[in-house]
Amino acid sequence: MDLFRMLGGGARFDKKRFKDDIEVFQPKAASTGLNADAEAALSTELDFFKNKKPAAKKAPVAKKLVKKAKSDSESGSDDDDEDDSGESSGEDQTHEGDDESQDEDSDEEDSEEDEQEDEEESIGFDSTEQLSLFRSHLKIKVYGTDIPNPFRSFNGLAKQYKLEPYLERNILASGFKKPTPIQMQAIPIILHGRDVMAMAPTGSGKTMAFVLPILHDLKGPEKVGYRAVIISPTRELATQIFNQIKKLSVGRKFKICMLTKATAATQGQAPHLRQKYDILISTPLRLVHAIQQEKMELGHVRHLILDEADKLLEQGFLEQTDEIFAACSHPSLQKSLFSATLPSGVEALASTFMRSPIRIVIGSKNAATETINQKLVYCGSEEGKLIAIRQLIQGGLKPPVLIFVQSIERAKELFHELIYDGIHVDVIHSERTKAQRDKIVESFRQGKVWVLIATELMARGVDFKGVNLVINYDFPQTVQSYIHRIGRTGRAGRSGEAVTYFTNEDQTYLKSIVNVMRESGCEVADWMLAMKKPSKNEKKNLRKMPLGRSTINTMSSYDKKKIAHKRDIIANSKKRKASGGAPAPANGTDKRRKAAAPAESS
Ligand SMILES: Nc1ncnc2c1ncn2[C@@H]1O[C@H](COP(=O)(O)OP(=O)(O)OP(=O)(O)O)[C@@H](O)[C@H]1O
Repeated sequence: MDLFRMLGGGARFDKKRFKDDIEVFQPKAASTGLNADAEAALSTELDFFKNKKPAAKKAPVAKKLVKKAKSDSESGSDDDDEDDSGESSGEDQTHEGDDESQDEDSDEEDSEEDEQEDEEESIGFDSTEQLSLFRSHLKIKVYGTDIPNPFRSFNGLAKQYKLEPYLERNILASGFKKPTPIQMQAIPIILHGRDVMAMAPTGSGKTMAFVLPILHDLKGPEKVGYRAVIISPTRELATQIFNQIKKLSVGRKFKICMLTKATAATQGQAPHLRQKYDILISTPLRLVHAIQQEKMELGHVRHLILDEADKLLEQGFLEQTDEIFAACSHPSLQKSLFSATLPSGVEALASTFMRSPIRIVIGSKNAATETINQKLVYCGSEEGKLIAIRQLIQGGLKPPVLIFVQSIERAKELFHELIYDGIHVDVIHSERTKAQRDKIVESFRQGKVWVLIATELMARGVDFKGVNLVINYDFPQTVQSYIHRIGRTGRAGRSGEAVTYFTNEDQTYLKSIVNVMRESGCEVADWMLAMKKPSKNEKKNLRKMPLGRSTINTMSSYDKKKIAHKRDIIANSKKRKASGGAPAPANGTDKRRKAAAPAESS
């Protein structure tokens, strides 16, 4: 079974099946950390997916919080931690202080419905002021010249751009009622043939923001060769995008190629015998190999999309990305970059190869999704982290839960610790086979696995819908990693929680995360805000190499020796039996044997 088809289905906890277990682990109280008013206010404010059921009339205090949340966030800096230098903006369309309309909205539930229906039908804006207010209300910031207007509803989009009817049908079938802000703004820009650099929170629907306009623009299958290429940093993400394109293109016989070893081999034939595809999805390395072996002809490509663009423009991927750009030689090649994080250095680099691009920022730049309640927990030392996680489990966990650690080794260690704690836990990392990974993810989705320990492999793009809690057991190496990791919860307008453990050693880097939390509207203690920022060098070093940490292990050396001794006795006795009763020669394996942790289950 395909791992990311399963992921696409989201993770749902099987409450019926595990109802007895739930009682043990049911949280004592809802633990978002925000008070109820604040939570209601914030989630309504950010509920652009309209998943939230209409609430009873808001208490005045909630209204105030809505205003405060808005003004806090709008007055906040647009820059990330690494972005103090400021940024050049051709044309900032954002206006502040348009809260009046929102207050009126919350008064009359019925009139809100009517307004929405009217809005669904309407195309365009009566005035630039109305347009600015619209963007400001949805926290859409745009920079550049001749920027196409956003659309307000899928209906409006269909009318204005004469959307292919099959696309309308597929949007409807997907159950998407309203476009998200990034979709509202990015789709028209791509449809107008402009280059775009788009930054929008995790789980805010960026994939459809580039898939929909490409499909519309390609119109139908043609036998000329690749016309759109989408690059993603991991095979897993590429597969997820492939599945989303398949879903959205039902009714048109587009030839879509997910570049794998097998599909690359079929492209090895003489050019005139090769299967002609319309859309190609690939990881950089695989595509570069195919280009170098002359299996790929990318001269007809009109759309080149980099998903998780900042990752693809980082050292390690940059050379490959560059080679792909060079191979896409069509003079009207249109380039689109998408990510939840685009550090200013990456943006500067990107603008050197883009043609008068339009920049979109949804919310604050390099901030986390606002529906995630973020917490920092001081644990002192590595032992303290283990104690903290055990307390969290005993205090009540609401599965599914994702735990991130910094290495494969540590993922295995933590797994060996938690497996005895009576929770359904598993571990996923790149050393596990594809079949094992498929099985684990399927179990996570079905609620058989409550807690999944993961490495950075699962940090970007993966669309688990129902994850309630993300725990950064190991402090992330970069702000970007933090934003993407915690972005596995709180997707598509849902609320979620993220807890980050830190020790004395991590404190140097704390301020970067504190800034993200503040930018995303979370409460942060004053002493944290007053902390020193890590220096450029410190950040650079951490990015290159994670902090050295002691082994995750609570077993005393006495217990370890006792278990090792027992094993030796058993092993010797087996050998004795096998050799017909003669005493087994003494062996020295006990010295070589690692701590007596059980072997990792598959
Ligand atoms: N208009 C919409 N209404 C409701 N749900 C939507 C809409 N558009 C996309 N979604 C859903 O939202 C979820 C998140 O979308 P997607 O994976 O594209 O997010 P993303 O912004 O790319 O996140 P990340 O930065 O983590 O990669 C998906 O399950 C998708 O089906």
